[in-house]
Amino acid sequence: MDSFSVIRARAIAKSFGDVIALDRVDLEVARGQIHGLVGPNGAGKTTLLGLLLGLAVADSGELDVLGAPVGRSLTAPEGVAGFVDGPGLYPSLTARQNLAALAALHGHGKRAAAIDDVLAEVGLTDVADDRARGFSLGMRQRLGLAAALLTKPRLLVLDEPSNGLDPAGKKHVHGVLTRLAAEGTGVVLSSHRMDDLEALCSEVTILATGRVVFSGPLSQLAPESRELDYRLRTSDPGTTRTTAAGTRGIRIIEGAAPRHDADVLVVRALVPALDELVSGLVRSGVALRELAPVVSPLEAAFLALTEPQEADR
Ligand SMILES: Nc1ncnc2c1ncn2[C@@H]1O[C@H](COP(=O)(O)OP(=O)(O)OP(=O)(O)O)[C@@H](O)[C@H]1O
Repeated sequence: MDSFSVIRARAIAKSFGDVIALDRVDLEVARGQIHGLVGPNGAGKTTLLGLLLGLAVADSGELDVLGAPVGRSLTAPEGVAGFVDGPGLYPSLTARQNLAALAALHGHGKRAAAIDDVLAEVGLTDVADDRARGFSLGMRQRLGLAAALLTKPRLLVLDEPSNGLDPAGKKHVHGVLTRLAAEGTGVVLSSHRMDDLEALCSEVTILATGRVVFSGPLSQLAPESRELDYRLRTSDPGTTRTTAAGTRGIRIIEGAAPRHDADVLVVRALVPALDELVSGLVRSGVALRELAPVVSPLEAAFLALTEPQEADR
């Protein structure tokens, strides 16, 4: 195992009765990497994260976490923290009491200052003495993250940590994850939010019906390698349409532009054809006011790689 890997999974399989949740899944996550898991509902993300946390064991395959093989006992490997299906909290205790209780439960007798620090880091200082019962989903997610931080994990595993977060909460959580990664902690998180994954992750694994359909750096999903749909707004929609129709490699996608916005044209193209179109527009004296992908490269790859598999079901 690469000494910089915090997770090395080879051919991991897991079934629930007739349902194959994971089908020979490989996953490699380096120290200091934030790795995103993405896939349609039921793709196997939570199942995989659960194996990393010791909540279940694989039927077959090899799984090394933090350099040691994961055995068949249902315990989180030392140095691993996180949660799936929301953090386990005591509703009748305050945020601060929850952290003290969880720290004691895990054998981490913690100073009050450490608890104050993690509460501040996730932005819950103001509600530290409120009962968790009244917490929103986003506040519970942040408290769960604070609990994980107390254990100073070398691998953090989070199932949809952005669920329910408002913009301030998201900023706190992104800040915490970025800091941990910079200090060498490996982070694996699942999300349905492509913008979050693009903001945070250097690598992603796309799962569809239990299989890995892509794993690698986000840069490999860059528009250079696949056609994307682009919104194009210019000073002269008529000339733009004619120029686009006459540019090789450009396909106009009819009906894709917002109905209320007649100035927008949606075209499908690879980057070189798009460059050609823009040069042609400039030569014709047409001003470019907006040019952006309709969906991000990650979302486009997600749709392209997972939709056929979904249809096969
Ligand atoms: N405890 C279980 N018992 C039976 N089937 C299960 C169990 N856990 C997961 N499954 C099934 O395994 C498959 C993968 O589920 P999983 O929860 O891992 O997907 P997911 O990618 O996390 O989905 P979502 O995005 O909806 O959270 C699904 O078909 C699910 O119904």
